[in-house]
Amino acid sequence: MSKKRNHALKRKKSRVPQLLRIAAAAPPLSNLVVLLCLLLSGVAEGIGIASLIPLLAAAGDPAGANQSGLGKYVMTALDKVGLPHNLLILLVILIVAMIGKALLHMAAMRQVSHAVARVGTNMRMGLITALLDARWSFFVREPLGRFANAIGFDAMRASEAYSAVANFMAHVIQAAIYLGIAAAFSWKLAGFALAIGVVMMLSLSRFIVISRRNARKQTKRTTTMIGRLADVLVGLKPMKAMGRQARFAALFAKDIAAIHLSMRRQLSARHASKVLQEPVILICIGVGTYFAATLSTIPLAELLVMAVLLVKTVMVIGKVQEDLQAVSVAESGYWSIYDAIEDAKAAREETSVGRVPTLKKGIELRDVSMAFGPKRVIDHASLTIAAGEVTAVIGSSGAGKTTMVDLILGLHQPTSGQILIDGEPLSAIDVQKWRMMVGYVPQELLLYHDSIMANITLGEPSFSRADVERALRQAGAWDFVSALSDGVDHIVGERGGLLSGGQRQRIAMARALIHQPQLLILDEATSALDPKTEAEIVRNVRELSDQSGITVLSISHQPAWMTVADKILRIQDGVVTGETPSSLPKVASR
Ligand SMILES: Nc1ncnc2c1ncn2[C@@H]1O[C@H](COP(=O)(O)OP(=O)(O)OP(=O)(O)O)[C@@H](O)[C@H]1O
Repeated sequence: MSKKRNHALKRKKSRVPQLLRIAAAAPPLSNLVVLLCLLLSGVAEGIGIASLIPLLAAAGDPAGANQSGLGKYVMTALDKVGLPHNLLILLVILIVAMIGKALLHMAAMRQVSHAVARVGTNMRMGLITALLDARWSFFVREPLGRFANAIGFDAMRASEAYSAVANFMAHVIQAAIYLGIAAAFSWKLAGFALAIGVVMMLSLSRFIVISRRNARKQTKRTTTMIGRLADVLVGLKPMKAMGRQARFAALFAKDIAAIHLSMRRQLSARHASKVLQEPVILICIGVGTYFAATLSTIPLAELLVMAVLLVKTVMVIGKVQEDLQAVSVAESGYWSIYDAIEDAKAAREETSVGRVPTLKKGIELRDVSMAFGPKRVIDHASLTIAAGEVTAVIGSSGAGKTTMVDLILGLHQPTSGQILIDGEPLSAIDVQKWRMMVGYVPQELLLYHDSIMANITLGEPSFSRADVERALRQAGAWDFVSALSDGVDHIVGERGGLLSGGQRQRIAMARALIHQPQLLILDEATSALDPKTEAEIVRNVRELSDQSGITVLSISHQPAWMTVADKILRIQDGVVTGETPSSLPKVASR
């Protein structure tokens, strides 16, 4: 069963605590303060309304002021604190309670605003941290658009979902307090208000289901579309060059039409629920008032108070229903980013444990096999890469060269066998520290839309401009960079698009050299260079190895590398064999 289906099923089984789980996205203390403020503001409002009832009753029927249940409570309370029974005192209590309620409500909503912003921020940070700590194999499987969408759109909707849940909590508390006041006035009134609320919520619950279903569809479709868009834009050049971009326009049109439909249905359900709420409430109140007025002998002033209480109570229950509707729209965004974080956390790799590595003797693969599913890529390979030497790796396309490098870096785990660094199993050393000793130029290199300087230092402030110049010289890039009007501050464009392929390779090489690594791994790192520039870089790297003892592992078919290598590893059908450079034709001299 797929992971996403699993998440959905688990959630389906536990629908009730879902609101609580969304509420738990904010820190517990913040939720506690919000609840406390809301409770106090509810109590203040209760006191205000309680004082309003005898006030209204006294205005309409001075004799009946003390007759209703609640009126009696108020009068008893006034007696207890030694206050006289008069209209002015009741008015003062009403004003103080209402101002207190407003202030407490504002304090609660201020906390809610902070918490709403914090939910989005925490989820964004949580996702970024989980992603950066995840195993490499996780990224190979997952469409990256999922995370781009989660960090932008879904995080925003997660905040909205929390906000809707906070409003839901506020209105539930308010509704409970109104019902309590109504019950103190007359239990029949409270029962009637509750009945109207239940009728309304049941009759409109279908719209919540429609909203939730369409919001989920919209989230899913948006994620697919953003993933597709990222892929298309990255590889747009060949598509445009071949005039084949129109097919993608049709695919996007389909995604956009599906999103449009989901949005339309969500909005219609939301509006229908809102619009139908009013007639349902008014019809119920009308019917109730008709029977109360015709069948009972309740005095008009009391009837007026009951009507005010009833309308207020039912209106708040209506707001609870609206909040549930809002949660149903926003929660798919919340769950989408929540699942992305959980999936990335499940793929977490423990890197900073184990012994501190050294690279004085070399790297050894001892009877290592590696398979992707049923496909075996490395087959019982045993080999050594001596420290301080230049080792070239050759083999046909798809033979497993990059996989072997990934194993050495701990990016993949071998199916069987051991990888040893200076005799220590890779599984027992601190992989993070091991990787920090490595300079790596991948086959599919990527420059960021930033300056040459930033692309080389990757934002690490401890590197000086002199360090950058040294790395650029070693990578054979200093001549062209120093000739640029803005030198190392030159912006390289999207994915380095303002530079040539060979220039990009040299910037990537400088990035790998700036931290003076002990192991330099080059995966077809000079494939885009002309023979002269390539020969210059190969010579630089060889000199670097001779002078500083750096170990070099270069995957390359270029003769320039093979002729400077101390050792050549050939991979064929998963089998690795070692060769000496002298067994290969010499093209360039060392
Ligand atoms: N993450 C993966 N999941 C499944 N199969 C994979 C994965 N990575 C690589 N492979 C497969 O493993 C085989 C070896 O791939 P690898 O990238 O190591 O080859 P290579 O020798 O570096 O090829 P090239 O010279 O073309 O870059 C290929 O058949 C490839 O399809």
